[in-house]
Amino acid sequence: MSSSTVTSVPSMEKESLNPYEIVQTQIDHAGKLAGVSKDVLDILKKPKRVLYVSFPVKMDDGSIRVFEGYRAQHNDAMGPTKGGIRFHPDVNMDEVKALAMWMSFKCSVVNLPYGGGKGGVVCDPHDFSKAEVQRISRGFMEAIADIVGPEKDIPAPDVYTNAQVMGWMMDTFSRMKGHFSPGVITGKPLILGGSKGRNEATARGCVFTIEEAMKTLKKPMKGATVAIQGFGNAGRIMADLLAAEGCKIVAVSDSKGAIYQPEGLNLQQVEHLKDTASILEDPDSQVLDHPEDLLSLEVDILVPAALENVITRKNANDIKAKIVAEAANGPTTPAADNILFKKDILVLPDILANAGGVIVSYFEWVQNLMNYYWSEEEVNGKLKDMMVHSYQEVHTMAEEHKTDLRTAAYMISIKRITAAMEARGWF
Ligand SMILES: NC(=O)C1=CN([C@@H]2O[C@H](COP(=O)(O)OP(=O)(O)OC[C@H]3O[C@@H](n4cnc5c(N)ncnc54)[C@H](O)[C@@H]3O)[C@@H](O)[C@H]2O)C=CC1
Ligand SMILES: O=C(O)CCC(=O)C(=O)O
Repeated sequence: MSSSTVTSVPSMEKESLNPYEIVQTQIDHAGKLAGVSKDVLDILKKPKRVLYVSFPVKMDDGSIRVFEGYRAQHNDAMGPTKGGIRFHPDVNMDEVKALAMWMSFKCSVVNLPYGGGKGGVVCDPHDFSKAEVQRISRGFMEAIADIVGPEKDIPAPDVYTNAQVMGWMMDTFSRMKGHFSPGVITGKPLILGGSKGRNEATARGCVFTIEEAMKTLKKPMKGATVAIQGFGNAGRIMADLLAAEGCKIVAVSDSKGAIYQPEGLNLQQVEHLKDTASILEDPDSQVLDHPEDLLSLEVDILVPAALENVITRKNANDIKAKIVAEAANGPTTPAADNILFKKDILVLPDILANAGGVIVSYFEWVQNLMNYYWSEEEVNGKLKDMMVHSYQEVHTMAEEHKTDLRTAAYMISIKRITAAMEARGWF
């Protein structure tokens, strides 16, 4: 993966921050290297279906508010579509389309029998009571119920949704169908057919890829310094798991700001503050004046674990980490990818690095269909096997083509989806 022969994703002339355009650039670049024809790439560059919905929700004060949302299904050549549901004020159709497309390539690169889907509701759940969030969750599921189902499209948690939201959605779908249907959604509470290990799976999978990458770079995990942007399901659990491996977590951030302690954060204290007040009140660390400065700290491992487009042409040159592990979807633009590749910074691409979540979602779905449940050891063991194997396949492809890991991951996944489409007679 030396940068001497540069075959990483080409930067667009004017940097686009539209995730839909970004994923199309990624497909073109890797598809061409993989020898896939333009006609076939054109199939992959558009989602098969996007459903726009609006639905009324009664608020606690008796007023009615209309919410808007989307469910995109990209490509179902390999199996039913799969991917999370996000509740966020910035949700929009192009973002949901891109997230669905990234899901297809993610499922394919780790060899799951799924295509990609993604959904979102334009809202900030922090603005609402628990009862209102429950009604929004049920309203959205009711609105998309026709196009989802255990054999069609299986949602899961994403930004600002969680197991409880999945539980409400599963209940709504089951009531509509007249029978208990746990396989319609994953990331559910354990009592409703959730899988052991799903809550930690995205973080755990990402840590497995970091361990493999550190072996590649011949660097020890013990003592490695880490900065994490985003302190939710992915970022917070990664902090714990990496600390358990002996890494030193020196900075974390959330939507309110970033904190830094070069000697290592007191994670227990920071987590307590996250749950009760704000991480910015941590007495033992410094609040960064500009939270985005977390990205350019002198650390071994940088983990973007929040939203898209945080490493761009503007700040890529400032990144000092040796490894960027993309727990988030789409944190790095193609222009930034190019810069990081030239700087010999190893980027563990989202479609590989954060695939642990959907892998254990797949295990959850399989357990739901069998109605037979596995131990946490079994789940984590199978997750590790799949993550390590996928990392090695991607790494080998990157070495063979002297390219970056993202391009290599896309090459593998595009070839697989193309083979499935061909076998089905789509072209
Ligand atoms: N939950 C899952 O299973 C998976 C999540 N992902 C991706 O991981 C990323 C994070 O998702 P989750 O952890 O599930 O969401 P979450 O809702 O649990 O946590 C999101 C975190 O990001 C923080 N955040 C929001 N805006 C921020 C900003 N501007 N700067 C810094 N932090 C900010 C929030 O405060 C929160 O701590 C997303 O890109 C998501 O698509 C990827 C694969 C699976
Ligand atoms: O668990 C899943 O099905 C999908 C999780 C997700 O949305 C993602 O990997 O981005």
